[in-house]
Amino acid sequence: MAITITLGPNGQYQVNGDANQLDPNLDLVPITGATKLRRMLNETDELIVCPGVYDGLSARIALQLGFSAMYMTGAGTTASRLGMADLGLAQLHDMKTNAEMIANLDPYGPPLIADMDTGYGGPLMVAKSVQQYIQAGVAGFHIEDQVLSKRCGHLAGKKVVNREEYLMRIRAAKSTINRLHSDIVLIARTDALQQHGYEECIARLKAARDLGADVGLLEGFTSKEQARQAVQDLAPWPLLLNMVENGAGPVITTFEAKEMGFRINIFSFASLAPAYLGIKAALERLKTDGVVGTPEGLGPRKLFEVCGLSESMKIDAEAGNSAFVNGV
Ligand SMILES: C[C@](O)(C(=O)O)[C@H](CC(=O)O)C(=O)O
Repeated sequence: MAITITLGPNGQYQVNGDANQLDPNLDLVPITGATKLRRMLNETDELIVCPGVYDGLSARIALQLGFSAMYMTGAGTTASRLGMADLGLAQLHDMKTNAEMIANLDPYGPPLIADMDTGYGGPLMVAKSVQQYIQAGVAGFHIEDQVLSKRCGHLAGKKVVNREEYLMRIRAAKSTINRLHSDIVLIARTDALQQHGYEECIARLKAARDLGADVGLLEGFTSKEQARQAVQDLAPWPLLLNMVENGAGPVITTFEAKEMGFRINIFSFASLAPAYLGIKAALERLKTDGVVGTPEGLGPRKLFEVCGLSESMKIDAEAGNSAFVNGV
């Protein structure tokens, strides 16, 4: 009998397409987020939509809503962990620990793409960063050509390193991936548009692609035409679109991004901006009315439920403990 092994839901293999016919003696190994993301890229033509998440709660909400992938924003990580602006202040440790926590809330759930900024140093630091992201369970990362004291890609006054230095970062990342036999998806990002123009961006991305980068990211498109052109100029190489509403470029919806031919669409500020608005409105109300005004039904239990309360109680009971037999 021919045996077909396909990827089933929850990242588990299915044999002959039917999870119920699995041989119970077969040792099933769930696949990593990296392999899952790579397969989504290589074996489908879907647009992989990744809401930007920056902490455990925002990631839990994305998981609850069933997104097929997530994006850990560096800007959001810097804002939430350091309380600082996206100006190159978050270091490898801040980024890796945040990514590791988020990627492991559901290790066989949606793959996590994480921001790796500049790689945090020279080739040795890039190698260390890539190794740590792999070990953290990150499925894909983007690495860029801004100078080390970088800034958000949607601010003015960006500076990039020369092409050779950028390619050194890509080479260091790629050889680490190869050395560790990892499926992690390498996304080459360029921020050269402001300083050097569109043609230089395409040249940098083509060179990164030729060194083995899996996906390209041209940061800060100034028009929809330019975004569409980039997809065409680099086809069939997959491109990622970073959609920052009220950022440097036009608003492009997921429907338009798909039609243009992008393969991954991250929304860096998808959680951070609403969190700011929601928290600010609530705290203003506390100041003026003496109460936060949380809507009925939104108590601790409801919020903890988003954060895996039932699952935790089940794990505890299965271990034979009775801490939650009477509920919480
Ligand atoms: C994608 C990005 O690197 C991020 O940290 O989310 C930022 C987003 C932002 O600050 O607007 C970037 O585009 O540089």
